[in-house]
Amino acid sequence: MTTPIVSFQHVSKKFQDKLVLNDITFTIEEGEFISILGKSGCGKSTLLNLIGGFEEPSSGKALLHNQPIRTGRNCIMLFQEYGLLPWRSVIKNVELGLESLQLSQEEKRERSNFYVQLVGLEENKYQFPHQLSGGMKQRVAIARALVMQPEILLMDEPFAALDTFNRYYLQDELLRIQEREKTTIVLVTHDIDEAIYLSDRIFIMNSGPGHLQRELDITLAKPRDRSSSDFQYFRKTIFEHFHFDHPEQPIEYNI
Ligand SMILES: Nc1ncnc2c1ncn2[C@@H]1O[C@H](COP(=O)(O)OP(=O)(O)OP(=O)(O)O)[C@@H](O)[C@H]1O
Repeated sequence: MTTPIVSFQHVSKKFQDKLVLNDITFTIEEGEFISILGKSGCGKSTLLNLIGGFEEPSSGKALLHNQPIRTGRNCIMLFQEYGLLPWRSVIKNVELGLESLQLSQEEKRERSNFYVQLVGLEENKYQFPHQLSGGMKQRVAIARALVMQPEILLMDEPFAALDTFNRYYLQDELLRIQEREKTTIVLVTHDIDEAIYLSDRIFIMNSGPGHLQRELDITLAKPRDRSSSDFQYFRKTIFEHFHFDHPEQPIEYNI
């Protein structure tokens, strides 16, 4: 077993007096694809922020390579809103993060070109965000994150605003890119199929306060067939966990 890249040991998080995450313990191995599933408000984004070092634990240890997590280029967060600068072309948006690095102009352009090509936007590199579809904008955002060569890519519902076809297409792109770049990815999603399709492991969270209820190993080989019985098995397992197929409704008796 290799040393985990991320290790959380009994991490809790409070905002003011409100306990939002309680006693979270897990490890993430290098190159793993982890998805976090859970109902709205159970603390998924807060957990992602702790992994990225954008928040600090109130108690417990949050470690990256065995050291307390700090913000930096190790982790990059990608959101549903693409966060592109409208006055900059695709290539200039991708170059953005490199501006603070000690690289020659040539190196910056070369690296940006590589990632623009990797996400399939070679022909659009001089276009501006308003000329792109939602899927293309998200690909620019992915290229802009990858150009920094982060160790961990944190994604907070990155495909939620896209239509089904674009979402499927980008999910495949992401798998292809991850296989090439070996980036560790942690994804927050509400989409159960997306989590099963992409992940090596799924963390299932429950609320009151937020905690890790279960870890699910998705042992199927990638790329996965969404219609296979194995895939359906994992769907059913998760659906049952959230009681989607047998809603528990309180019954009131008036006597
Ligand atoms: N900076 C903050 N200050 C105070 N409370 C916060 C802060 N950030 C999050 N919270 C609270 O923590 C809880 C968990 O929020 P979080 O955004 O992590 O949940 P989530 O599972 O990602 O929700 P959603 O799926 O709706 O995005 C919520 O009750 C939220 O109001």
